[in-house]
Amino acid sequence: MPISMSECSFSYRRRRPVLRDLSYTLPPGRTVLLGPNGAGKSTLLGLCASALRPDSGSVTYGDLSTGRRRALPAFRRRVAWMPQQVEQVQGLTARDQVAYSGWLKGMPRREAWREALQALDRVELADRADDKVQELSGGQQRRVAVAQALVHDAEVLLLDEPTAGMDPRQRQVFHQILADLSKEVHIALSTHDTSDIANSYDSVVVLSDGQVRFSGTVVDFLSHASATATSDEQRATSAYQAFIEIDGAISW
Ligand SMILES: Nc1ncnc2c1ncn2[C@@H]1O[C@H](COP(=O)(O)OP(=O)(O)OP(=O)(O)O)[C@@H](O)[C@H]1O
Repeated sequence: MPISMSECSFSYRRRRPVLRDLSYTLPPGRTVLLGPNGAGKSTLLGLCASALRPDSGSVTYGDLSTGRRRALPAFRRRVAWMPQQVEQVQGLTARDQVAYSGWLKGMPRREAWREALQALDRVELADRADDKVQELSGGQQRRVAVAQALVHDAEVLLLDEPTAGMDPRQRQVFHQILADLSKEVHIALSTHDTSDIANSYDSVVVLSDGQVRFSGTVVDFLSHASATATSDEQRATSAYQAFIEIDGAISW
């Protein structure tokens, strides 16, 4: 995935910097971003999505830089972002909602309406297109949000804790959808859930205190697990612990 951060620093309202001089390129395929609360995962995704502007340094996708105002519309068409909190307009159907997102991204109204159904189909919600978003389950609403991000045919999809609050069945459905989507788009997502790592991603990034502590393939990541960890979930938790030291406890 050619989204690169070069010597990026960022702080919220002149507070202590969350990221300091971070140079990092997101890997291609499906990447999971792990880290304790406050590690900077949402901030990193927000910068990669051009929703936040670095105080110094640059974020680029190919030859498009988020620092150049004129490049932003093209950047945002290629790089889609689903924030942690998705604001949905009360009373709209799922299709209205997705079409509205397409229109906000500059799609002509008719095209947005047509593509909205396609995007809902990609997240397996075409049959709920005419239902009000508020009538869908939490997990289904998150899938509508993914369809909103996808409607303009992005090349990269950045998802901030998309599986938060989903039950195991919903998570399984969601991971299958991501597996299908990843044939066409690069995906980076943040989560606190390590249970599906072995089978659901290609690469792992561990962030702590604004620093990348690990970046590599899932196989490489799991090789850092202790020998006593046997199940995939235990191995992922153990490997994660190897990179995060918080008085011996995992903060998530
Ligand atoms: N809007 C904001 N204003 C001020 N500080 C913020 C804001 N958003 C995040 N922060 C601070 O920036 C730091 C990194 O937060 P961020 O949300 O990027 O972490 P995270 O790894 O995504 O955490 P979580 O897993 O809890 O979602 C934290 O110290 C947080 O308090």
